[in-house]
Amino acid sequence: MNIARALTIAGSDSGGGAGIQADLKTFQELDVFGMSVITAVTAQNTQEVKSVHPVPVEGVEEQLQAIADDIHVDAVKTGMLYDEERICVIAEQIKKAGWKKVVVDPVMVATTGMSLFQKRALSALIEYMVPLATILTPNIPEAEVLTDRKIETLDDRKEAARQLVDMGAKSVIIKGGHQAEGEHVIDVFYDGESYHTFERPRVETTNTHGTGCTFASAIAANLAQGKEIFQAVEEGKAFIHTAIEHALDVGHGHGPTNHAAWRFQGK
Ligand SMILES: Nc1ncnc2c1ncn2[C@@H]1O[C@H](COP(=O)(O)OP(=O)(O)OP(=O)(O)O)[C@@H](O)[C@H]1O
Ligand SMILES: Cc1ncc(COP(=O)(O)O)c(N)n1
Repeated sequence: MNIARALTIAGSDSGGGAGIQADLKTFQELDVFGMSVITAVTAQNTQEVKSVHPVPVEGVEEQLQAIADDIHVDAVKTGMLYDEERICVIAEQIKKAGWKKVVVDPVMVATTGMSLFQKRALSALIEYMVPLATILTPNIPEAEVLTDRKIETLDDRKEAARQLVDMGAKSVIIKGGHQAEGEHVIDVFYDGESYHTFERPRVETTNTHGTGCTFASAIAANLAQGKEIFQAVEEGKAFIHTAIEHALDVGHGHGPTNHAAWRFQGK
């Protein structure tokens, strides 16, 4: 049996809600064969990130090479890349292997507050990863850091999206989970030609651990299956919204989204 294949390059979340664990669960739910390259191991739960242990750069390189040597990759999703050294090795391998469909989720800070990204790696992220992005998926604070501008209004978000496309991303979605107020969450998509806003009622929940990872992975899974970027985002948005609507009371802090909710929808 043939199956679409997606690769996540990200950090491990021992709590199971974000990072590699969220990505592989999402791939599986969307009938895509999932592979992983682990950049860092975090000791993490729904309340805090206790520690971060980066995987040695050679280890990251060897994981990438092992996959490239043997397995065709239809789409890649990147998450926590941690630092400049790892970013360079990863960007190089993506180019060398000719992996063309790349979802870049520029993970910087965990929902629970700890930094997952070394600030001095910002220029490497901009120089090496942004131009590889079929789609870049920052939340509002990440888009502010990447564009070095304050984002308050919807127009600010559109301007930032345009700036990120000018910086080399083929398309961008600036996610609205962190917007200050409003009954609706609004994500702004821009592909260099036109804007589209994805608007949904805000789900009243604190169980939002891993929303960004799950959304980006759903987009990657859809791209792996051959869908065009807009359809991949539209269906990814439906997947993450359902997962948040049915988010799980696991742990004592920010619980995870429900990756399986999509499967049970309407049943
Ligand atoms: N309370 C909510 N209700 C409905 N949708 C939400 C809610 N919070 C986040 N989302 C949606 O979830 C997706 C991820 O957005 P968010 O801004 O939370 O990303 P993120 O900050 O990168 O996520 P993470 O929590 O993994 O860091 C977006 O499509 C956003 O609109
Ligand atoms: C390994 C890893 N990758 C990404 C996130 C971001 O997810 P969130 O912002 O929901 O904590 C995380 N917490 N851990």
